[in-house]
Amino acid sequence: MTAIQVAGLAKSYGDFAAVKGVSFGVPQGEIFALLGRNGAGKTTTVEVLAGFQAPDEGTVRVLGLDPVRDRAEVRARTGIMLQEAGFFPDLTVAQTVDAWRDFVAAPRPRAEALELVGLEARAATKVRQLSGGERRRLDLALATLSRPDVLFLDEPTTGMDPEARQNTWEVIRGLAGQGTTVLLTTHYLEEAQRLASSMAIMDRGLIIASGGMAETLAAQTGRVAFELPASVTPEELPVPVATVEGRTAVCRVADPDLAAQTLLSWAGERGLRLRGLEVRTATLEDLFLDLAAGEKSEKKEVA
Ligand SMILES: Nc1ncnc2c1ncn2[C@@H]1O[C@H](COP(=O)(O)OP(=O)(O)OP(=O)(O)O)[C@@H](O)[C@H]1O
Repeated sequence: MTAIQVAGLAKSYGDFAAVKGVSFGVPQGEIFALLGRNGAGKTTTVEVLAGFQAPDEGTVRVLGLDPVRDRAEVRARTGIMLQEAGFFPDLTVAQTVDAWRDFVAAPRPRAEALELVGLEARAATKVRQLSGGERRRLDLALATLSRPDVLFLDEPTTGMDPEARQNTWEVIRGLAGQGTTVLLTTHYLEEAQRLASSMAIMDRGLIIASGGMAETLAAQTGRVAFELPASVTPEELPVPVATVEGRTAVCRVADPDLAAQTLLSWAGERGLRLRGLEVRTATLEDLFLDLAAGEKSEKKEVA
């Protein structure tokens, strides 16, 4: 079943078109990452999906329901974590969870909610004394209090230390494993790459790249980097060099392992060493940088 369906969504604020015709779908139990630079339209899309804003154009369905028309049912079956949480700073963590539990039918027990996000030891701490990352974790506990079928997470790990981030990824994976559909926005590309099975990249209100994570990355070129030996010019190498920064040569190739083997045999035959050799398959960051570079060269062509 498709848990989230967006077709031709457009949304403006006055004259400003924040989302200009966006379409995507997320099957039940999958994690989908909505990516893009600041102001791309990600939060606006999430807010329309959550029923906080009505679309100007297009249709949006969550669990087959219309988030505006069927607001109550969509609210009951979804959890949402926005960028800014509206906490009461003088309540403790436990009091905050208890207050929230009053609004939710069949909520998780408080202890379970806090354990899920690793905040048991902070139960008696006032919200104002929590770190930024701890607040995000409390927010995640509240968003998942109703054991929602669909979870919207707008930059869920901002401010978290690496360990808290890893733990949060585990929580999100665990929820998806139990059938929760997750739509996540993030500026951490590694987070998206590790968590999401599919993604869309937005730019100025439009989707400029989308697809399955594994397939998209497999179609991208990998990277082989090394220190160019002093006696060698890039033209002499057996693999085309994309860039040379200082003495570091970078090759962008479909098969980075094969390119590295070719380079090593070539160097071995000449008694050369390729210092600092790094070989890696494509990352989402490469895709982002390629899209940004493509945009720059398009601008140059237009200019
Ligand atoms: N209430 C509003 N009134 C006017 N403009 C708005 C409003 N909310 C958002 N915008 C504008 O719409 C555009 C898209 O904003 P949105 O918050 O959806 O982007 P985003 O991709 O979530 O960005 P970020 O990564 O910074 O969170 C931005 O240019 C923003 O300034």
